[in-house]
Amino acid sequence: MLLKFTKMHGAGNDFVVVDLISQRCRLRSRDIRLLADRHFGVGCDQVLVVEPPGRPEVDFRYRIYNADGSEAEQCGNGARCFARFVRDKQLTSKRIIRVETAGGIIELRVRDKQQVEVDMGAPEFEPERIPLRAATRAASYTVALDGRELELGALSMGNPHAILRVEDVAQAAVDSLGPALERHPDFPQRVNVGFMEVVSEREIRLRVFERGAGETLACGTGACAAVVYGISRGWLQGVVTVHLPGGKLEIAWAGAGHPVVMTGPTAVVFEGSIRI
Ligand SMILES: N[C@H](CCC[C@H](N)C(=O)O)C(=O)O
Repeated sequence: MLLKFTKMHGAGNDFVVVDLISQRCRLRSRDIRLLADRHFGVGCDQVLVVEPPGRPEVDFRYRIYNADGSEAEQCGNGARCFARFVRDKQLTSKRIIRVETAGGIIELRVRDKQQVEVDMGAPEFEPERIPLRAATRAASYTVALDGRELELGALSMGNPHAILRVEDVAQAAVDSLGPALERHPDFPQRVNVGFMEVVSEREIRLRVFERGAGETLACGTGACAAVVYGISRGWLQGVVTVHLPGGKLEIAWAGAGHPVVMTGPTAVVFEGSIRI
């Protein structure tokens, strides 16, 4: 069949967005990998699928697939693009949109045509909720890798994140440590790996090696996880500007039990269709 899609990005984290409300189609893992393939397909970090609501308290269901075909529980940059997509396609005229994902319900607030604010829900810290193989919850964990011990933060934003503090993101060993930690046995469902440089109490630089996609130009849940870890360690406070290679995000967190609120850009690149 010929599948219509919209190519979008949020701070350079790019997506193929597919409306499966107006198009009746079942996407198999190999279709996802084709859509995401930058040579044989369209090319993206994640494929976002718009589905009808499965419960009365939400407006849509939103499924997220990494380029390797694996399904993820949450995607922050994708959530903002999702909000813009469903309004652009007249699937809703709401400016406050509630969406069910595999990681829980999130609320999208369309600020103006480009900027969207997302209530990402509260972070989870219990090891079994991340998941992380650790005896008890801790402010940071030590993970053994290639004969070294690495200190890192670990938490869930619906999806799992590990965060390492580094002196300079430009010098960070993202290409080697990223894949090694992504698949480290301490993270039974793999993990997204953030490398955070603290610029000031309200500003960080961040690079993220994403589970199932590799290093991306931005990671919304990764930005949330890094700020939560930085605030928890006393390095950051309040609303934090996160500078990523593809752009910047504003992340706010008022502490334990409170939701993380992310604000950032959205962009439509092109519309297309592909035979699958
Ligand atoms: N790779 C992530 C999903 C995409 C998250 C990221 N693109 C974001 O903006 O949050 C995972 O497997 O949990």
